[in-house]
Amino acid sequence: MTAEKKVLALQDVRIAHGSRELVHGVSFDLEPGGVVGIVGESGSGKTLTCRSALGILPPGLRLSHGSIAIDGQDISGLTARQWTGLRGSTIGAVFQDPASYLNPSLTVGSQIAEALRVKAGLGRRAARQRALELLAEVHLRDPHRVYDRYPHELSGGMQQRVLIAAAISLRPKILIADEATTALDVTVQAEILDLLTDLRESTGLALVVVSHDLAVVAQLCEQVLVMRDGVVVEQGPTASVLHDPQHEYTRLLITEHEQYGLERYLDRPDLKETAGAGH
Ligand SMILES: Nc1ncnc2c1ncn2[C@@H]1O[C@H](COP(=O)(O)OP(=O)(O)OP(=O)(O)O)[C@@H](O)[C@H]1O
Repeated sequence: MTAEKKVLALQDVRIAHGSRELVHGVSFDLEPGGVVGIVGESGSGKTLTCRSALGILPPGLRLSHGSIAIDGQDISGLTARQWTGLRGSTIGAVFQDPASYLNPSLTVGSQIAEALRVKAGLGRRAARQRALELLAEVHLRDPHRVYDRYPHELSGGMQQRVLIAAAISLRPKILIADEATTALDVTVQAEILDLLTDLRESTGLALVVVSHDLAVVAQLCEQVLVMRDGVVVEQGPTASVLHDPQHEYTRLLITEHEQYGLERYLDRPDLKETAGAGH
């Protein structure tokens, strides 16, 4: 695969707070329509890694080493204005706790439409029409009704669908889902994961799926990185990592999650075949 074909490439990314390094070297590539998962316990560096790729590291933190390229463009030296152009149009993200990303005093449809007017320069009618299409695209039934709802009138799962609609509104090539289903109950979580898979298949969206839950990552991802204390302890095709974990911490994660149904994914025939082919 040539460099031009990669929509996201992280090469030995290190993130530091002053002289203290918090993330100790993360590398992965993502092709159009690809899915990579980052799994690990709280504080392992998953979110900082994502934030570095979104150009939103917290104040005082910096990319201290390595490189990040988004759609072939090295991010070092990007101005704030260039970042604003890139976010949304090329790379988007959704996070845990969707309600906190919505304005409580505006209807959800008007919030998507307003973003389209500002960022895509659409007129009022076109923005409304496009927002309705996006609500339908994230499988919200009766988009006209949902459009006029305020955030508190929607369930957590619906709010997250609205945020996914907003995140894909400018047709980005990459979507980062950072614990995007964590606060949702299991059924809704599965529906949102299905939606992400649908979007990936229908639009070629590439996904970075971040979760502390190995089952979430196993369901969606072709490649997985297992992180602990800012270190990638294991990385490879999901099938190999699940079936033949090399690191003790990965084995611990698998054992912990067996009770939550990870065996469903371990039993997936396609994963077995891929794992077998690798040996
Ligand atoms: N703004 C900050 N200033 C200093 N240290 C930080 C900051 N943000 C995160 N860290 C530290 O960096 C490390 C990695 O944090 P990060 O948020 O990336 O972990 P995570 O794996 O995403 O965990 P969680 O799932 O809890 O968000 C942690 O040790 C954390 O305390």
